[in-house]
Amino acid sequence: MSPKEYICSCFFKRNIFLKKYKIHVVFENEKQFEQEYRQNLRFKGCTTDTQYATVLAEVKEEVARRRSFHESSLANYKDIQSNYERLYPEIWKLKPSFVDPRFVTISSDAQHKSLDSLLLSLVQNGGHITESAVYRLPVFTQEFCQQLVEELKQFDKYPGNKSVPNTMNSYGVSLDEMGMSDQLITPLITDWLQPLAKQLFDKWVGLSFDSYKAFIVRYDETGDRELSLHYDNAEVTLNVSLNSDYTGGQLQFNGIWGEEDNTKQKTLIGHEVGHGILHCARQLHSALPITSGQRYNMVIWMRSSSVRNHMCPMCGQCPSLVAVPFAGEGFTVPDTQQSDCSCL
Ligand SMILES: O=C(O)CCC(=O)C(=O)O
Ligand SMILES: [Fe+2]
Repeated sequence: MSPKEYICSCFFKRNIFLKKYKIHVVFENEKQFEQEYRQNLRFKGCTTDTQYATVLAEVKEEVARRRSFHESSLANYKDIQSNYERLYPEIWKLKPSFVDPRFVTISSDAQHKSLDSLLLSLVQNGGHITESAVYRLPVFTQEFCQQLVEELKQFDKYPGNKSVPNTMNSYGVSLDEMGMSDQLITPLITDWLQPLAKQLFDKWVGLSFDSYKAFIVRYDETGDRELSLHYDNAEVTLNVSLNSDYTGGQLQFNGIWGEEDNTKQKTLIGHEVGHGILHCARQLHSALPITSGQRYNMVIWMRSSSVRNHMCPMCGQCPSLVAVPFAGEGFTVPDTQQSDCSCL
């Protein structure tokens, strides 16, 4: 963890997702918002003044949530560390027995073999490769996944304040805030994921993954049912399926954000318990609706400051840095140039 954490100031106004109308919007002020979106929203079914007022209130509420997010997330983290009683304390610290032995083999092959040999090893060890550079591979054992889901269900009953997992999912939990990340996710990345990602997504790993955001998404018929097309605020994403008692919910991948024809190719990939889908975070993706049951997935957005310091993926510009006390976005400032933007 870096001593100081930073976000890009675009977090306070851009990429505000309107679930009902399935669009991302920018909010600077009411006038700009009306000029930019009122007409478009009408086309999407937001026709009456009351409906528009509801949208405006929702957007303002989201902006207010984001303004206080980092402070409240830190307060939640502290409260949870002091007061939440863990169901399975032993699963909060990574042990080799939690990971599927095939994952260890694949990751070790990533460090010692050519890309071709790695891809062969991936397939021979239960992995799946798609034509659009999206990979699925065994990561955790079924037993670990089951215990984790039970822990999550216990945590769900904890009455303290909790943040939503990200700006699009309303159900689930931030593992960073829950306190699970440092001893469970950090070693998973350092020991196994980073070497693998380095071979498969070299340009996105840059120097190294030096931070991440880890969370759980939960879908069922009464909460979030699906996830609209988006890309992640990360360089490389791992999305691990934790249970199987549901139907639907496959992920659909399109092209890379910012590249031409990014809606052309579409790849559908299903979940398998314990298996993780590894993809370039800028690859556009969506989750199909759940049709029964409840789906839990662990998502890790791995970040590399050497890549993102040059461009914030969320606004496409040189990040305009704001220091935050918790839950930064992985940007860094070199010690010698505290006030410089690295892309100047
Ligand atoms: O629903 C899923 O499993 C995908 C979640 C996802 O894409 C995200 O949280 O960034
Ligand atoms: Fe995503």
